[in-house]
Amino acid sequence: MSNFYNDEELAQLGFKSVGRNNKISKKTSFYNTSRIELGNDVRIDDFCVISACAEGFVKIGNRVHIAAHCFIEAPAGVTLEDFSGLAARCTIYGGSDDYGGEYLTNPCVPLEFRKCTNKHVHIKKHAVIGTGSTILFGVTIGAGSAVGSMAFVTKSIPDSAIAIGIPAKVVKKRSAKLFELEEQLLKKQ
Ligand SMILES: CC(=O)SCCNC(=O)CCNC(=O)[C@H](O)C(C)(C)COP(=O)(O)OP(=O)(O)OC[C@H]1O[C@@H](n2cnc3c(N)ncnc32)[C@H](O)[C@@H]1OP(=O)(O)O
Repeated sequence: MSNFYNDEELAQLGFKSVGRNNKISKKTSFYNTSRIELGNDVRIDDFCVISACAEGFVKIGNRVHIAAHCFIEAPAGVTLEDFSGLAARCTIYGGSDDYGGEYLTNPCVPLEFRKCTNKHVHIKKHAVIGTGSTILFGVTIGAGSAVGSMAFVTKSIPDSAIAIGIPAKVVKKRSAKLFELEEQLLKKQ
């Protein structure tokens, strides 16, 4: 028996929209599928949690790979554009409590005692996030950029850059050849 849903099973999960030729692990947990969109040729591996919590949404484009053990929390939306990818154990926190001590934290206390900030996270085309990285609310990872493994990304990263570290900083440019390769691939389809 396959670990991936077939088209019929995927259709029954109630996604807002779902494309074709996807490989979605049955061991991934989705919350609020009516606000989750999946493109074509998407692969999502085992033990991911993808949550369109609060009023949020998750929009996953074409040829996006989300490796094992990733967590996406999207109270204000998370967009993963075409050809983007999360390596294993990446986390996207589209929202967070205030950790300063002026408020209570965590979902087990009423909202009036918390100060939550929720902002859209945007992973643009061809951006790739290295294993074990965390991306915070409000961050955009520019088109064609890479984030090195184990980074903590608190601010947006421009297009075609490589960023590493805690907090993540741009260290060099990333080649834009991958945009040419995309054109070649799309011509072949
Ligand atoms: C679908 C899949 O691919 S699954 C596999 C997932 N793959 C990953 O997560 C790998 C992500 N890649 C990385 O993190 C890489 O190290 C990159 C892209 C950030 C940099 O790669 P390169 O350009 O080859 O850099 P290089 O290895 O020469 O390192 C340059 C310097 O940055 C340091 N460095 C490299 N990566 C990191 C990192 N993630 N965090 C902190 N420092 C780093 C190196 O130690 C080196 O430091 P030095 O100059 O003081 O010696």
